[in-house]
Amino acid sequence: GHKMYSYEMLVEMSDYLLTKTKIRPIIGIICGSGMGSYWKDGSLAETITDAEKIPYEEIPNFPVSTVEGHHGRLVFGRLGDVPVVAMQGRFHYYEGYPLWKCCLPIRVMKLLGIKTLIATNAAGGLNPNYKIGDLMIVNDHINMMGFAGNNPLHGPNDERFGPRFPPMNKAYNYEYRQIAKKVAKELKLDNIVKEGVYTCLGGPNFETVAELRMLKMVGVDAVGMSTVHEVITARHCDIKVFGLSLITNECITNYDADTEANHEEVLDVGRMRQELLREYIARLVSEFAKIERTK
Ligand SMILES: Nc1nc2ncn(CCNC(CO)CO)c2c(=O)[nH]1
Repeated sequence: GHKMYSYEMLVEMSDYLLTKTKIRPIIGIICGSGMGSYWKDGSLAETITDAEKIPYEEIPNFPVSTVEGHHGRLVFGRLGDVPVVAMQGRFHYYEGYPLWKCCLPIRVMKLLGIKTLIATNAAGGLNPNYKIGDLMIVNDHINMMGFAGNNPLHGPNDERFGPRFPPMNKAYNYEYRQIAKKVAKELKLDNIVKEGVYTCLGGPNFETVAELRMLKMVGVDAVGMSTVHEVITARHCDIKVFGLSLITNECITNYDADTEANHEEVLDVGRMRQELLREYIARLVSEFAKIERTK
């Protein structure tokens, strides 16, 4: 595939977008399954007002989504009075994109001026206390793909984005997580809102029982195929991060389970929770923008 894009190529994309919309977003939202990446009507991305939708294929050199149901477009507009940009459809490593290409939209959103990234995803619940339909506030991640050296920052570093060796011990903003728990209580969601550790596997296959047992032993609460590399890229260029997983199935950790993980149930749970997610995320956008304005 194409060698890594230069800073100038990313500026070309953000400049193109700045001519196509008058919105100057301060918060970027990555919509996972259930957030409008699949079901469009009624999803969060569809509740953005003054919406200007720009399909990925219209943006010079931007990647295009290939996952069944992921409609690829950037949605610029407002949530409440907050200018935002939402990614309807994200890029996954299993589609064949290198991680730097999956994360390219994060750098473009940085160049558009976002200060905060809300990354949502669907994930398998590994923590036995999690139920299908729960939301997990991500308080940390384990970069399983990075353990093998597969990292979006692999290769030459461009200091214009960030440092060669970025720290990751404060990747998931503490203040945002406190706000998210407060809002969960206010919305009477605290019985389904959890907090835990997320990990990303390359996919596209779901995990084996032995793999899930290993991940459970090392402290993983939810398993997915995204988000970790996007968060690393966001932290590298000093974007504040909030991560949220929708638990769409219970990880199968024994051999006599009569079910198998499947994509359909992921989409179905996403559909079931999109109204709640829409309300919750809209509140978080408003609260996060409020505290950032005080800085
Ligand atoms: N056990 C398990 N359950 C899950 N539910 C959603 N995802 C996130 C991956 N989603 C894929 C396939 O649905 C589409 O991006 C996962 C996962 O990776 N593992």
